[in-house]
Amino acid sequence: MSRERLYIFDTTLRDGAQTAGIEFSLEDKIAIAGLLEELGVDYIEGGYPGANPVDTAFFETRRTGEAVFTAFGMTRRAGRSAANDPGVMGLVNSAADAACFVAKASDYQVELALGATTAEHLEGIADTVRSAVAAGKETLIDLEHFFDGFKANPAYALDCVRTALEAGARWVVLCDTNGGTMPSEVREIVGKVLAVAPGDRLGIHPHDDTGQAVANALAAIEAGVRQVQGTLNGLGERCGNANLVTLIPTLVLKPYYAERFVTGIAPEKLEQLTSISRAFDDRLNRAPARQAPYVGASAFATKAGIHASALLKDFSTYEHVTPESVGNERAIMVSQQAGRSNLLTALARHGIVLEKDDPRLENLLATVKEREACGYSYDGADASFAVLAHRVLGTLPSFFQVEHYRAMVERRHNALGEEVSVTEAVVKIRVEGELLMSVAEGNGPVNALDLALRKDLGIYSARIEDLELVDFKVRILDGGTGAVTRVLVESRDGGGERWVTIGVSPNIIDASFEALYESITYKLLKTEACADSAVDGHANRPALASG
Ligand SMILES: CC(=O)SCCNC(=O)CCNC(=O)[C@H](O)C(C)(C)COP(=O)(O)OP(=O)(O)OC[C@H]1O[C@@H](n2cnc3c(N)ncnc32)[C@H](O)[C@@H]1OP(=O)(O)O
Ligand SMILES: CC(=O)C(=O)O
Repeated sequence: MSRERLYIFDTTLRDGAQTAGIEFSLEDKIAIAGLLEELGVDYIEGGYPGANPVDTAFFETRRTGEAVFTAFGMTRRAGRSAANDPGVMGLVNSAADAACFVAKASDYQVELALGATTAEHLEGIADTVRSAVAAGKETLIDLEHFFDGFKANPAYALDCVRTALEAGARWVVLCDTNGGTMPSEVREIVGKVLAVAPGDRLGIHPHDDTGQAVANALAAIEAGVRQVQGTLNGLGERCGNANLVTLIPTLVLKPYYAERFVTGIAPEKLEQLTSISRAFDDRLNRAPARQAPYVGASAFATKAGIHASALLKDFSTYEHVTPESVGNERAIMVSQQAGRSNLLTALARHGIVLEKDDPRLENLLATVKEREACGYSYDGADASFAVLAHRVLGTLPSFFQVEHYRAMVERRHNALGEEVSVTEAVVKIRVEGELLMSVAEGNGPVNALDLALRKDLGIYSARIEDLELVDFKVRILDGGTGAVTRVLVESRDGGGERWVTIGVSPNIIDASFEALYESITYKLLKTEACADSAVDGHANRPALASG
């Protein structure tokens, strides 16, 4: 079967910029365009030249990548010619390869929002498209409110499509602007549009207000459109746009689509999808969504013992595609839902190989389940699981013992009468029989304890020099100030490895100290020459064995 070309149009830098709480700087735009070029989308809509200084500056630079660099704007304003409309001319004279103009396909919206007649608006569409085409721009028309407009007045909505195409638009994009259209309606309405326009000149721009933007994009493709618009990680106005990070692998990997269509994105490119999606979140300074389809940390993770047992026999028992195909990783986790299969996999990840009938496995499983019942959660704290496993298996070296620690917070007036907060911590540890005491000030008790604990580890100090804390999360379990506190600490080292440790206690400082202690212990385990294979080696319980 010969495959039809599907074009991927990215609007992260335009509709994505309309997301509440998101403001792109010029540097952000340049970096995000780089990610999109790496992925291989066909069109990059960079923003609206003339609407704000960042977008104007962005369009002063011509992008050299393969994607069609597209400027967004609106059709000429009522009462002016396109040539006399600075907005239209801003796009026409920009460094963009293509110009995408928004127009309204709903007669009600034209009359109400634009204060124009439907005939004037059709003339505006035609005039604008002709000006851009004459200037050599590939021209697109985004028909706002297309589906709602079509339901109310199909003849006018179709007139807009016809007018844009006859004026020379390369693409007419059907927008589900309010995001309320159902996939069955999209399929039916696109079918009717095909009577006046060929599918290879039609696009779809769905919004996610009913959680169906991707489903609507697929419905439109199945019905006949050949351009699909969306954004990285589903950014966009209100609930967002169609998530290209979900849509692209579906189009490339799922046989129904892969047999019928070809996109500009080769299957090998998808192996970068997870890292591109996460690099984008990094730039937005937000945590990646764990449950994101294909690329989330949980997308190929399983906690359930029954699933883990089957997965280890054949991964396809619980995976719809392989994690490698989208650059993600499989994770078989340890928790209250786990069985021995989960444990064996998690242990192997830390270089510990046991037989399934090893009696120590039952003991470790029971310990994990008991501790999870008290508030620990090992599926998000794999480094603490490694420390616990070594402890229960009797293979944890006795690096250092904590004899005592104290944290003090004082709020007082200084000599100038100003209110100041002073935080200090003292940690006393024993390393190879030698007592070491460290004192540190911090911007809070946990910071002070962290600094004091790491200040002097005697013979181990050099091994933790590159250890850095990057995140600290506190969760109160069961509510109230007397409740149990769970602390998660994320650390990283010079090699770029990141790990999470956990502490649980009714006292937030104790919980934090436990998580800090485990982070250092994990780092020492990592750097312990024979720790990874020493399941049967020397073993002492650490002094701060908790729980
Ligand atoms: C569905 C979508 O996502 S469309 C994209 C929406 N994105 C944005 O609006 C972000 C960028 N926008 C902006 O920065 C500003 O709105 C600007 C610079 C474009 C315009 O700002 P202003 O001139 O102050 O106008 P304002 O934003 O208040 O109103 C929009 C104007 O455009 C007119 N307009 C809206 N759509 C169209 C259209 N398709 N064709 C012609 N005129 C239009 C409106 O009638 C209104 O005109 P009025 O000022 O005479 O009432
Ligand atoms: C054009 C656009 O972003 C919309 O109609 O949603």
